Amino acid sequence: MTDAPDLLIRAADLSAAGRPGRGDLLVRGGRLVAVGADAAEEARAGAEVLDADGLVALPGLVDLHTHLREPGREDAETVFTGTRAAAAGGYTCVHAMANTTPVVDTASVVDQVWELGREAGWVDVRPVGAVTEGLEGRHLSAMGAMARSRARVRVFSDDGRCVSDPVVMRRALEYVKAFDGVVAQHAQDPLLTDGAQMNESALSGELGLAGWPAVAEEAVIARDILLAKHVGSRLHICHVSTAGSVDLIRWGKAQGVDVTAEVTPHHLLLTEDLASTYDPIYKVNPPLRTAEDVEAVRAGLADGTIDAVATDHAPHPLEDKDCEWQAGAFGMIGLETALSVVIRTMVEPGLLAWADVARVMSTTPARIGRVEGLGRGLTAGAPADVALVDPAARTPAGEAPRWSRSSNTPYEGMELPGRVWHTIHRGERTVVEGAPVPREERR
Ligand SMILES: NC(=O)N[C@@H](CC(=O)O)C(=O)O
Ligand SMILES: [Zn+2]
Ligand SMILES: [Zn+2]
Repeated sequence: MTDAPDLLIRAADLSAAGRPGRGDLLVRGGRLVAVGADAAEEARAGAEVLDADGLVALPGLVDLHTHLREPGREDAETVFTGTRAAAAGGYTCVHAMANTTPVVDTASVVDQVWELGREAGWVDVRPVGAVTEGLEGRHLSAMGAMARSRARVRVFSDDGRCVSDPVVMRRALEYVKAFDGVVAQHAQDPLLTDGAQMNESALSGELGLAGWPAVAEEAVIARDILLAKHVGSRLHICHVSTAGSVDLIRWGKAQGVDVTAEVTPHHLLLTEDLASTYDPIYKVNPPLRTAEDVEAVRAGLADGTIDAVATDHAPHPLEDKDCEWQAGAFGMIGLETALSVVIRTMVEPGLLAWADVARVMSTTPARIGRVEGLGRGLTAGAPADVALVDPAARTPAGEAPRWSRSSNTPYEGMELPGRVWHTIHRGERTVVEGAPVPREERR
């Protein structure tokens, strides 16, 4: 690695690194060795030069919530295809959710997923460990063994299911303290959402679809904040979708509870109205909510109540989406479009600056996941994980994400701003001019 030529990224917008104006990034041996106006002077002879004029440099994006589907549903996604899509979206690290077949509830499945990620070579894959055996909500999984594995699991979640038994949740919160882990809760009371199909509202009544009330999410969040406070542990809330949830998390933080939260791109942009198409491409868990909820999650992300944007990339094969609403699977893909949706919903309206985007999509998720070595952003000495984005580019309506194995995107036909032009992972150019480059073809 160290005898590879330097990579000099020239004239990038470095505002996300806290430096106004343009400057250079020098990459050597998988690390950033210099950042700023005089970085070029340190480049060795023979350096490869990447002209980044007009591009914004962001630290490689870190996703806290990705469904890679392998093992078990390789027809929907594999570690290879999902992480390739991640690289195309500017990501250099993803947390792979545990709801696979088999479930990631032992160190050996953790190792398998981690190894597949290494072999694929697109991003760092950090397996999430299940909280309970088989995601069944009854007995705690071997969390300690997963934490001690090579993959050093720190995030534990039964995502797809809620840890609804308060005693089990309490024990999980107590257990993860031993290794500085965090329980990431899919907050959804199963009894209040039995058979639910969309947000509960006047519209769900009109459409004749069983409603999913906001209180089913909020009641679990309130309970878990109180439990986290009681046992003094770390709690993370997955895919926050309601105004009431944002209020509860704001309250929890004000009480000094160590609670963090994420919002998905789709909950920042889309509303329940899309259910009236009866097209299950818009069917997702938690459901798309109202315009007031969208406004509240945007405000929560802007004021720091919500800490991170996480994709909840949830690939499903065509047959699970090309059907009537009731029969459709919950979930939508999102790795390739996440940054564009954040630009559209947060940057363009002036709610977040580029430095904030770096915070909510890279450094803070890295810290929540306790990713070793990451979380420092674009600073000298940090791993050379970089995304270079053209904020002026528009993804033409009709151009769909291409690099996932599944195509269940809700954004087809929408023109979105911003384009990831280059991704660099540990100094390797994983995406060049918008196209992922397989490892064997990299220079
Ligand atoms: N978000 C979804 O609608 N679906 C996810 C599960 C989840 O995140 O709850 C999936 O695994 O498909
Ligand atoms: Zn979930
Ligand atoms: Zn999920």
